[in-house]
Amino acid sequence: MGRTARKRKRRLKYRECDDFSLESLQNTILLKKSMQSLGWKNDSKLILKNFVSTGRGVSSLLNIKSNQKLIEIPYNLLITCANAFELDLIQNLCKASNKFKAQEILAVFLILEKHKNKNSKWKFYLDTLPEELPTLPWLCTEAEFSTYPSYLMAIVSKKKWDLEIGWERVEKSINSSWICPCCEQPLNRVVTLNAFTWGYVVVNTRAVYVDPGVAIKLFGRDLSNFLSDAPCLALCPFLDMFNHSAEANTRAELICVGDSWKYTLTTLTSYKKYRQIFISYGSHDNDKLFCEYGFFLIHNHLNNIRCSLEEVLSVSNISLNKKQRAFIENRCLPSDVYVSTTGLSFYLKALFYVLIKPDVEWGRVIYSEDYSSCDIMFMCLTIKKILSFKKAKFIEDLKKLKYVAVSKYALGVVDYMKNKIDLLDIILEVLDSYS
Ligand SMILES: C[S@@+](CC[C@H](N)C(=O)[O-])C[C@H]1O[C@@H](n2cnc3c(N)ncnc32)[C@H](O)[C@@H]1O
Repeated sequence: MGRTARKRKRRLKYRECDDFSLESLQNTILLKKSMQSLGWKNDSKLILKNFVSTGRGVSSLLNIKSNQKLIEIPYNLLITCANAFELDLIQNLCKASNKFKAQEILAVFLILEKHKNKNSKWKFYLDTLPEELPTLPWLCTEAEFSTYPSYLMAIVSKKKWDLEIGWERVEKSINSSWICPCCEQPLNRVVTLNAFTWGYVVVNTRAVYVDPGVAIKLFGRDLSNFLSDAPCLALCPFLDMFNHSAEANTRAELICVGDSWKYTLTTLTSYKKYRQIFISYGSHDNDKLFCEYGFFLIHNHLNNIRCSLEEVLSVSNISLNKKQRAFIENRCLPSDVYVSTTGLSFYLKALFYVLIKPDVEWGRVIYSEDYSSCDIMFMCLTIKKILSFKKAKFIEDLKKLKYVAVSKYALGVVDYMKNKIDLLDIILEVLDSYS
C-alpha cells in the first residue's frame, strides 16, 4: 500500500471513530421502548448513531446479510391520514374547505400532536423529529429564488408552489374563532406558516408510500370527500432514520401476517456490524435528491446532464426535415436525452443519428447501437461544445447566486452548483477519451 493509500485509510478510520452512538439519548430510549410496547421487535439489533458523513442514521450490532429483513413495523405504529381524521379539528378543517392533499393533512396533524406535547400518544415519535429543516432549495427567499439557474428554477418552482398553495388552503380553512382545545389559544396561533412548513417538510423528507387501497380498507372509510389525492403517505417511526445511498438496494412491502399488517424493509445489500446501513429512496440523481430531500451525493453514478433538442440543433447547426421531426416526436427521443460519466444516453445517441443521417433507415443502427466511430466522434465533439457552454453559464449563474445567497437553503444551492460544475468537468474528461 502506497503512502497516499495509507493516509487515506488512517483518515477513514479516524472518521469512523468520530461516529457516536445515540442509544443513551432519552429520545432514543423512549422511541424504542414505546415501539416495543406496541409490538415492534428489534430482531436486527438496530441502533441509532451519529455519522460524520451523513448525520443521524442506523447501524446494527450484528452483521446484516443480503436478503435479510432489516425492520418490520406493525401498521398501528404508522401515522397515516386515518390517524389525522380521528382529530375533530382536522375534520372541521376539511368541512371548511375544498379538498386537501394527504401531505397537507399529515403536516397539520404533526403540528397539532406536537403542540399537545405530553398529552400526545405520538410523543415518543415526535420528539425524534428534527427541528431544523434540511437544505431544501425551495425554502429560500424570493430574492434568492429569482437568481437560481433556470434549469434548477424549473424543478424547484413546482415544490415551492405546492407548499405555498398548501399553506393558503390550510390558512383559509381555519376559522378565526376556532380555539385550540389544549391551550385555548386561537388555532391560527398554533397552526402558523412556520409550523406548517416544518410539518410539510417532515412529511416530504420522511414519509413512506403505502398502498392507498390497504390504507382505506384498514380505516374503513372512504377519504375521497376530503382528499384530492390518494392517502398513500405514512410516517414510520424508526424506519425514517435510515439514510440513502445510491449503492443500496432495498425492498419495501406492506404485508399481512395473520390478521395484522406490517411495513417491512428488506436489504439486498449486506452490511458489517457497526457500519452505517443505508436504504434506497429510489434510483434518484442529485437533482431529485436535492429537491426532495435536501442533500446530494458527491459521487452519484445516476447523475447526468440533460440536453434539449434545441441545444443540440443550435450547436450542431442542423435543421430538421419533416421526416426527422416526426420520427423524433413519435419515438419520444428528446425525453431521456442526457450525458453522464458513462457517456451519451441511448436516446441522445439516437437523436444525433437521426440528425446527422437524414436519408437512411434509422431503426437498425439505433436499436443495435451500431454507430460508426466517425458518428461517435461527431456526437462527442458536439456534446463537448454544449457542455462547455453549459459550464460557462453555470459559472456565471453561480457568481450571481453567491452575491445574493444568505439563507442556508440558497447557500446549499451554491454547493450544489459547484458539484454540478465538477460533474461537467468529469464528463468532459470522459468525452475527451472517446474523441
Ligand atoms: C428519512 S430521513 C433520514 C434520517 C435523518 N438523517 C435523521 O437524522 O432524521 C431523510 C433525511 O436524512 C438526510 N439524509 C438522508 N440520506 C442522506 C445522505 N446520504 N447524506 C446526507 N444526508 C442524508 C436528509 O436530510 C434527508 O432529508
